[in-house]
Amino acid sequence: MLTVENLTLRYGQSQILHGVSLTARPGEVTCVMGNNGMGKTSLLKAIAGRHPYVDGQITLDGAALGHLSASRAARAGIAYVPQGREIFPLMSVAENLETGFACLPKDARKVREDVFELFPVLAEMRGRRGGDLSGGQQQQLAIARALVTRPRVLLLDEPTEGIQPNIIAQIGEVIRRLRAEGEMCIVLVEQNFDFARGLADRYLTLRRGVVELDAPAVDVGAERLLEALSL
Ligand SMILES: Nc1ncnc2c1ncn2[C@@H]1O[C@H](COP(=O)(O)OP(=O)(O)OP(=O)(O)O)[C@@H](O)[C@H]1O
Repeated sequence: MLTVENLTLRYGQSQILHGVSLTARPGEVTCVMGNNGMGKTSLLKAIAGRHPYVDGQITLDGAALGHLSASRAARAGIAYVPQGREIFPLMSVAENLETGFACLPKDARKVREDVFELFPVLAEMRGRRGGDLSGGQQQQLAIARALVTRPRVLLLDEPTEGIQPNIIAQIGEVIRRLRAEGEMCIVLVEQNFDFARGLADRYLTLRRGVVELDAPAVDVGAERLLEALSL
């Protein structure tokens, strides 16, 4: 289980997160929602070791992680799929996937076939350049790259942004399959209301860096969620 307690984060003088706490359990999708600029990406970056936090604690399966660098967070089992995908356009699909396991020891560096089972299109396009893929395929590549280490925590930042509906459906199916395996804590930042509602086991909403709502999805109707997301 991933827990974040009382996290405070700043960019220079601006305080962005004000004591944010979150719990993400294995086999569940914890959906982080909020309008633009409320601090969702900053929260994921802090968990992934991409931006330092000032105060608070991040714990994975009871062990405090401390202030980790991005590579140490990856080694600890935290995988991050950034908003905007950040795949390498001039590298092949296979090479892009290989960048995902740079944090692992040499003998563990192999892309397992189950990644291609989740994303058959990537198997077909293994030798193609990342930049030749459609936006939706690049998003699938970014998720697959995060999965090559078999992480314990998967952080997804707006995976449906700018993606066509049939690929959104495929990404939803992959998240459901990963959840059904019951081992991964999935934290999904999402502004696509229907996609989030179809997947969330738990909601955490942010308003200007403060938690507005933190509850199991079964206890949160659409109206309550919309109210928590209103400006
Ligand atoms: N590198 C940075 N330097 C300074 N301010 C930043 C930086 N990154 C983000 N911010 C500011 O921090 C606040 C929270 O941004 P963040 O990206 O975490 O929000 P978000 O909820 O993910 O928004 P969005 O949905 O637009 O991605 C915003 O006011 C943003 O302008």
